[in-house]
Amino acid sequence: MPEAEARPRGQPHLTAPAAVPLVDARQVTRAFQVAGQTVTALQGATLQICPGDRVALLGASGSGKSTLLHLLGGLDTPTSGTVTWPALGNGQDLRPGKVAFVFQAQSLMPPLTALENVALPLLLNGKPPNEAQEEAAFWLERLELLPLADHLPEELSGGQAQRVAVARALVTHPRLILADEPTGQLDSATAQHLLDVLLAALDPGAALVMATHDPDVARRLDTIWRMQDGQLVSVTRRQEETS
Ligand SMILES: Nc1ncnc2c1ncn2[C@@H]1O[C@H](COP(=O)(O)OP(=O)(O)OP(=O)(O)O)[C@@H](O)[C@H]1O
Repeated sequence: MPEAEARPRGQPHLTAPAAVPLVDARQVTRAFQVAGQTVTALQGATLQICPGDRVALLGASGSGKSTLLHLLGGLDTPTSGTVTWPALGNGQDLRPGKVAFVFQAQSLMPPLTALENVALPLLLNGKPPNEAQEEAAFWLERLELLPLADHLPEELSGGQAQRVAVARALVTHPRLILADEPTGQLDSATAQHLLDVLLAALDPGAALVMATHDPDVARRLDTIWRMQDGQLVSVTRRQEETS
């Protein structure tokens, strides 16, 4: 792809490798037709996500955060512009396994236990059931959920269910996690705990982009993207903000 070829190709061994972006979005616009009207949810967004990035995506309700996350994860396609995944292999093999989503609302499969929910992505990737269950148990333990392994989603609190959703996202060792207000329905202590366990469990080379309305959550991440009326209006790294 031209976008990928335009990026640095990496350095010889023993020198710092150039950061090949996980995602390279250029002039991305997404418009929807609603009752004969065009709603431009996202307009002309250009950005990159690199390994290790920890991004908070801020903006008022309706500013385009979910639309952007869906495009960055390949769940949706732009009306114009391009989204490519230079470090992830573009095309068919983008998912599953390399990109994972955590959604705001309850997204666990109701008839499956916490353990079965976490094992599901591995089973879908073709892993034998006993190995999938072992790895799922490892991640439940990591997120302090092992005692709840046999619980159904309806038997979990909101915070516990979100931690199971995080375990399900991490179980495939994704390179990119896109989280759409995962703490939106949690009280602030529970939200901070979810973030604690997510940041501790995240592979240092993986990237996280988290839409949030919570300034205390945003403060814990390195980069702030601000959206307003469908436009990415600023990108601030924490050092720049505090310097
Ligand atoms: N599938 C769709 N069909 C029509 N309009 C849509 C669709 N998805 C999003 N929109 C519109 O695009 C705009 C941006 O929506 P989006 O959900 O991306 O915002 P958001 O910042 O994530 O909001 P929130 O914080 O409330 O989740 C809104 O005006 C919304 O109504």
